[in-house]
Amino acid sequence: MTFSAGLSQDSFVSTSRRNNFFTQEIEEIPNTTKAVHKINLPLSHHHQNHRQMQPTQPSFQQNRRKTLEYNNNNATKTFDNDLTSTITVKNNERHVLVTGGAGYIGSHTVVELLKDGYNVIVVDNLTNACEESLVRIQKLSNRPLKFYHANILDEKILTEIFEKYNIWGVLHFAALKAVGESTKIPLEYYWNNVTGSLNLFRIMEKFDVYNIVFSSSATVYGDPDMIPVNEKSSLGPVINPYGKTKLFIEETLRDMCNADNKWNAVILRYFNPTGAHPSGIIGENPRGVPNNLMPYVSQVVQGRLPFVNIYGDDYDTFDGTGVRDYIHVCDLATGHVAALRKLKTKPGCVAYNLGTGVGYSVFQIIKAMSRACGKDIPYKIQQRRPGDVGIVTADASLANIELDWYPKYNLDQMCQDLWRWTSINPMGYPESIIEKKNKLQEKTS
Ligand SMILES: O=c1ccn([C@@H]2O[C@H](COP(=O)(O)OP(=O)(O)O[C@H]3O[C@H](CO)[C@@H](O)[C@H](O)[C@H]3O)[C@@H](O)[C@H]2O)c(=O)[nH]1
Repeated sequence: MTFSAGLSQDSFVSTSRRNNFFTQEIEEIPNTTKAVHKINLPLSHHHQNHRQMQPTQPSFQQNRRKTLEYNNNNATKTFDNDLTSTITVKNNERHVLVTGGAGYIGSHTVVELLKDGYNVIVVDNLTNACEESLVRIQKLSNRPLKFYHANILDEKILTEIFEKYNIWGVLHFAALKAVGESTKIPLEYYWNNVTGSLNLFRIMEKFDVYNIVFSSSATVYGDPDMIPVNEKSSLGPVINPYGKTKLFIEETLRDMCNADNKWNAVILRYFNPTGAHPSGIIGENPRGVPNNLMPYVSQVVQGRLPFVNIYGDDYDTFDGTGVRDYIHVCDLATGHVAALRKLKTKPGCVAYNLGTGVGYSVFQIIKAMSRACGKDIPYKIQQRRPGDVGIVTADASLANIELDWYPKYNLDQMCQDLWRWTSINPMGYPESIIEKKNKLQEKTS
C-alpha cells in the first residue's frame, strides 16, 4: 500500500523556475600543440556594465591531456552581489589543491574557499561530478579557479601540478562513494580510494606539502556503541568496502602524523550531507537512481520515481523509522574552511564530527520535504535495508570548540534549498563536452 505525507504549504518554490541565467559557451581552440577549451563565463547583471570576464589561454604546456584553466583577468579585489556579502580577497599567492572539487561537497567547499580568499586548483576526473559545477562556482564567487581533468592515481599529472604551483595544503574529497556499489566492485573502491590517496600523500611528501583535510564519514564508527557518537567512540568494525577505505585512509594519516611531525591532518567525519547552495545554482547531481534518502525523496517529488521506500518502520526510534543527523552541505563547506584554519596551528592528526547533533526520522524527512515543495509525497514501508542501523547522530561539540564551527541551517532550510536546486535544475547539470566524450569512450571501449 502506498501512503502519502502531505502537510500545509509553508513555502513553495515553483517548478516553472528555470535556470537560464547561465549559458556556458565552450569552444575548442584549434591548436596543434594544445587541447584546451575556452570557457566564456556569463556576467552577473551587476557587473555587466563595468567589467568583462575574458577567458585567456592556459599558460602552461600540456598537450596530451584535457586540461582546463579558467581565468579571469579582470577579477576585482572586492566585490559584492546578491549572493555574497562584500568580500576582501586576500593577497595570498599560495594555493590549495582540492581533489574531487567538482563533486557535491567539494563544489560547495570550493565556493567557500574562493570567498575566503584561497587560490584554488581543482583536480577531478568527473566520474561522479560535472564540469558545469566549476563554471557556476566561479560565477557564484566571482573568482577564477584552475581545473585539471585528471585522476588522483595519475602520478605524472599530480607531479606537474605540484611543480607548477606553490601549494600550501590539500583538501582531499576525490573518492568513489556508494556503499552498495562498493560491495559489488570492491577492487575498484580500494584502487581508487586507497591507492589514489596513497599516491597523493606520497607526492605531497615529495614536494614538502604536509597539510591535508580529509573527507571521512560517520561510517567509520560502524554501529556506534553510544549516541550521540563522539570522536572517542571506537572505530569500526566497518562492513562495506567504501567504509573500509575511509577507515584505512584515516589510519594511514594517523600513522603518517605519528611518524613525522611535519604532517598535519584534519579528518572530517560527515554525517548525512544534504541541501544545496541557497542560490539554487549548485547542488547534488546523483547519477542514476539515488541511494540516499534526500535525493530519492526529491526525485519522487519531481515524479521521476513513484514513491519513497521507507526501509523499516520497526526500529527502536520514536516513530520506528531510521534516524540520522542531516547536515546542510554549506555548513559542511564552512567546516572545511575552519579545518584549514586549524591546520595553520600545526595540530598533528585530529578528527572532528561534522553534524548538527539533531536526529530526524525518515518520516520527519518526508514531511519536511513535503512542506518545502508544497506537495504530498507517496511512500511505502519496506523491509529494513541490509547494513542499516536505527539511529546515528553526531556529538559535534569538539568541532564547535576547537574549530569554532557551528552549523547554521535547520532541516526546513535544507529541504527548501534542496528543492530550489531541484526545481531550477530538474535534470541536474548539463553535460559538458568532456563528459559527453567520456561517455562515448566508455560505450566504444
Ligand atoms: O530510499 C531510502 C533511502 C534511505 N532510507 C533510510 O533513510 C536513512 C538515511 O539513509 P541514507 O540517506 O542512505 O544515509 P545513510 O545510510 O545514513 O548513509 C549516509 O551516511 C553515512 C554516514 O553516516 C555515510 O557513510 C554514507 O555514505 C551515506 O550514504 C536510513 O535510515 C535509511 O534506512 C530509506 O528509508 N529509504
